[in-house]
Amino acid sequence: MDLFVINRYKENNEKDDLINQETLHLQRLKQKIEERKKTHRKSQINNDVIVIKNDELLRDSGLQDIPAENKISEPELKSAEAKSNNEIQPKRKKKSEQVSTEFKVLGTTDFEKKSKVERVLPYWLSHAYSVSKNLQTLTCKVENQSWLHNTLLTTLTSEGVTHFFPVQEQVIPFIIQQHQHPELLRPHDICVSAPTGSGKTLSFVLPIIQVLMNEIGHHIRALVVLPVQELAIQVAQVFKKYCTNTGLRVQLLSGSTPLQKEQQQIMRFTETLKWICEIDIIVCTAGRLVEHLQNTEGFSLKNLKFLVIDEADRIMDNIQNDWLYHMEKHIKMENHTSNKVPHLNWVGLNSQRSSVHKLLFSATLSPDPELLEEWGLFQPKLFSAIPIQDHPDSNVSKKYTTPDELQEQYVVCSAEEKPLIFYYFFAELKWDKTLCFTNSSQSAHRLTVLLNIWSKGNLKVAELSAALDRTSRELVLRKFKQSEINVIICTDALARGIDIPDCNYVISYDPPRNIKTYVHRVGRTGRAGRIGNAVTIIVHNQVQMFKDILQSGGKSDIPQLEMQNDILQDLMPGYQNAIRETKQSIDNEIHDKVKKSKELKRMSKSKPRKRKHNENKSLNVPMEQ
Ligand SMILES: Nc1ncnc2c1ncn2[C@@H]1O[C@H](COP(=O)(O)OP(=O)(O)OP(=O)(O)O)[C@@H](O)[C@H]1O
Repeated sequence: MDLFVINRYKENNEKDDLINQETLHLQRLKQKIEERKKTHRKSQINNDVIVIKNDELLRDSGLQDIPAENKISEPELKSAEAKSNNEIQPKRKKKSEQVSTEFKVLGTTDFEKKSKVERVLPYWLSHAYSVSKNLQTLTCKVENQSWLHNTLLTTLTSEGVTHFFPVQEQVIPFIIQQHQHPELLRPHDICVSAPTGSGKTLSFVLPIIQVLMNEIGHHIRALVVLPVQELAIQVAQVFKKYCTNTGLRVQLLSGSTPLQKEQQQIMRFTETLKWICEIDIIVCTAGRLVEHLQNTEGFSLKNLKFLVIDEADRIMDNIQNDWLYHMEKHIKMENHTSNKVPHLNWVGLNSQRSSVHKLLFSATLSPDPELLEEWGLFQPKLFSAIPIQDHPDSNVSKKYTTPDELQEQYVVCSAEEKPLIFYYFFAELKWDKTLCFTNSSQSAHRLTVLLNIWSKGNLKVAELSAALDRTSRELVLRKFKQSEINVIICTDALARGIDIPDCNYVISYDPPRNIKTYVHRVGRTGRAGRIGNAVTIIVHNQVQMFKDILQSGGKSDIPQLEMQNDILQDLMPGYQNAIRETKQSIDNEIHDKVKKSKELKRMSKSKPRKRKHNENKSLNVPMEQ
């Protein structure tokens, strides 16, 4: 009985305890809900709802451990939750709004592993027409090309061109063929990436002449844009040579002549036709082109058929790189004003479209889709000497190639040994016809003076830099071609495109700053299938930098030229004398310059400037007609 009583008492007692416990938990639960509501109100910035799950609450409150029959009933909990939710409800957002705020539940593990994105080139870049680099076994005889116009064949033969180089063999017929299609079929634009000295110039000169010589008109029909004056002069000369007996007229617009004179050379005013252009092919620098677009009355590119951009990668880096924008704007504006009411017929559509055939050339043209995008090419085709398919994983945009005939080396020394090694090439190894690159005009000048003094006039050394005017630069190049000068010391102004036949050696006295400069520098020798040698002189702490530069272009290591110390020691006394004299000579030059400028200043102060009789009138003189 005792036991029964005790049991009953215990049971009641336990039940009471449980009920108390339940109430306590319910209170805690409500308190928790209240607390959460408060914190929620505080963090109303995002108006997000804190949804508290029953199970979570139960777990939190410890009610899960209570036997099932003693748990708080589900409806009771629901009503408590509903009560709390009712107050929160107005702030609840629609599902779509919740998504837009991108509510992120912290602590969840729904992170997905991002799949690796493969570099995929557009089809035309990954499937280039392969161009051979082999200039030793030429198979494409010029006289066997039935498509070639007789006039061009005659000029080629007189120039001693018997075989086409690989790039010419592929590109020339392709361009000509594109212009044999019916008018409405727009030709494929092309990009050509072939080594230095592989004959890219004739690859666009010949097809342009052949296509244009069949048409007659007073319009600019081909525009060739180059980055620097020297290159423009060189390309204009090639055009002029091959335009012999074709009736086509070529004009160079490069800033080498005053703008007004150039305007008179290209435009003519007639009563009936107003402004007409006397020229078919314009070869120009980007900067001068913009000047003509903005200042030359009647200068029109409406009938442009070919747009050639040589050294295309360089021209986009150019300071005048918005020339393309100006040119396209000009063409668009002209089309717009001349066709105010476009007709919806064959002729109307044909006159509306801009079908300028774009041809891009360079030895370092990166197959980089983003860069090439800027040219707005139409269904382009790539001709490349770089085997792109062989390197699907590699960063092909950084790969450049040099001619097979070019032997590249580098020599490592201390800064003091640099001039000794440099002199050693001429004095001991008897190198002739050498181009030497430095990184500044001052350094080019100092080296020229040093070498002339040191060799006591036996070596004919000349400098070629931006410090010289155009006539002096042309004279130096002419003398070098005629072997009256053995060594030209220059800056990178001459690194690109300049074709100096018979240049046997290239020395980089200062290492190049990047891979493109390297490729173009060394490419001044080993041209057109001839053997060439290039040496880069680097001091000890530049070795890694130089290797990195080579690697960035996908070039394998080049051999190192070992120098014997005793040979350099023998040259030391001569060098020490020469450097003293050089210093003296440069000091004298500076002294003379300062004296001259002082005299000029004094003269300008003492003499009041005479005003020309017709000076005022000469301002804003209309162009001679
Ligand atoms: N088919 C050919 N046969 C013989 N010589 C040629 C032929 N084609 C071009 N040449 C000569 O090869 C030299 C190099 O040609 P070109 O200047 O066109 O090279 P390039 O590829 O434009 O070089 P770069 O990239 O340095 O500008 C020139 O002297 C040119 O006269």
